[in-house]
Amino acid sequence: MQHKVELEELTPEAFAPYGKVIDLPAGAPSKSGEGWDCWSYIQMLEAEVPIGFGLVVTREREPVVAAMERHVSREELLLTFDREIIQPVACCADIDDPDESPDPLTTKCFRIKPGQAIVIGKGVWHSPAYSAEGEARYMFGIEKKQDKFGDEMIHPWVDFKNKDTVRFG
Ligand SMILES: NC(=O)N[C@@H](O)C(=O)O
Repeated sequence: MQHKVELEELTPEAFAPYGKVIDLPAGAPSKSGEGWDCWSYIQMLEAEVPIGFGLVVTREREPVVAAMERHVSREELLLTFDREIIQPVACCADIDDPDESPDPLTTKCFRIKPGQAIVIGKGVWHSPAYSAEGEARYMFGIEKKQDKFGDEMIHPWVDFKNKDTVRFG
């Protein structure tokens, strides 16, 4: 079965079941200088070992998600460099269940604009991000350590329950 979901604007409230949002705060900066304002700390990433960074080039393709991965022991920072991307995510039902599959009924697809970032929560299912248009380059950062259920494997993808798919847009 194919499920259809609308694209979601990235807000802390809408993204809360999946993680944290990094965006320019509405409040006053914590420090400023000639021509610059700084807000810190606006968000936190849990880490016990060094963070590894990855880059993904993602191209326009059919907006259909069939499988996702998750990292049950690590949060993941993710931000786009140049273009808007779309990040599909699904809730983690049981972080201790090695046989869990992503649930299409909890899947949402968020628009992430240049200047925004997300911290994907531990265990939260996610696919590679899609580009909103053309080709986009995005970066992720995650602790460089083995995960509890071996998501360092070359093929960490787990199909949705019943081999369902999710179409967004
Ligand atoms: N987010 C993404 O595209 N990839 C990472 O989650 C990864 O672990 O490769």
